Amino acid sequence: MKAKPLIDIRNISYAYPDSGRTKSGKVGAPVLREVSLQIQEGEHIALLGHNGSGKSTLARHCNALLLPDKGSVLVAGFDTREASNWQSVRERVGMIFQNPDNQIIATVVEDDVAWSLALRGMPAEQIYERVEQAMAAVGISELRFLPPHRLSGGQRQRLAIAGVLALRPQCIIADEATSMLDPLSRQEISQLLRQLNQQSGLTVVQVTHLLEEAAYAQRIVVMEQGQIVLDGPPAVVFTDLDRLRALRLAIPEPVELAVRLREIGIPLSDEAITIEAIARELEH
Ligand SMILES: Nc1ncnc2c1ncn2[C@@H]1O[C@H](COP(=O)(O)OP(=O)(O)OP(=O)(O)O)[C@@H](O)[C@H]1O
Repeated sequence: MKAKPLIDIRNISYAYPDSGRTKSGKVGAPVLREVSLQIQEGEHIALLGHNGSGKSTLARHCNALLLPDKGSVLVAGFDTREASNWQSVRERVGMIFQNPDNQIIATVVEDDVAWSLALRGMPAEQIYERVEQAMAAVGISELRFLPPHRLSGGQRQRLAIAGVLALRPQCIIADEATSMLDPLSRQEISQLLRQLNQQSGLTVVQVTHLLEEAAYAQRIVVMEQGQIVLDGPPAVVFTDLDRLRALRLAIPEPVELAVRLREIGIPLSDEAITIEAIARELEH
């Protein structure tokens, strides 16, 4: 029997209160249209789609920042429509966003990781232990006494992740968390999220418009016009490149390379979608 999903999105529709109102006062087309998605504990999902497809709106439903007009979202069984469940939901699902500065509050790195715990009235000893662990997990322990504004963009995103990890969530949703970073920092943050998933079993939902980031996830979910149009493991999703192009997603260079190599007779499996995987297969 399949385990109960950590996040169970059941047939939700959503329109922003001020979106698409016509002169006659009618609300326009919903931004989410009857979306269902089950996220199992321990999964690493890449949520993809072109600009405006509804990724962020869906992500914000997963920790009750937005509530569905129709349908329901259950997080570990807690229905987000009940205000009394919001704390339980947000303890389980943490979010990081494009701009880490919007989540940084304190003037010193370690205080910033600690503040949400202090806010919950946690004993000092427990706060200390959690802050140490969270900073170590994201590799910022040596930056602990610095003011956050002295950190690079990538380091500030790590700090935002540490702040969420300190709350010990079951799931972290990274909403375009790498899009403001340079290519190297982008890779490092993606790698960190992967590591947290693989080593700590943290459920990770990575919202992105980059297929190259998604190639490393276990499951790719693609949205278009407020609906889920593709859902499967990367090796399967990448078999239909025409479909991905039609969804206005840029095909990653390693995937194009694998196509060319197959064309000249080098046998590569469908799993050869990252440079590492291609190199592994060529070695054997
Ligand atoms: N606060 C808001 N009020 C009204 N409309 C909104 C709001 N936020 C988003 N929208 C609209 O909802 C639609 C979906 O937006 P959403 O941000 O969920 O898409 P997305 O796939 O995450 O896009 P992007 O990659 O550009 O962030 C868009 O048409 C957008 O203009």
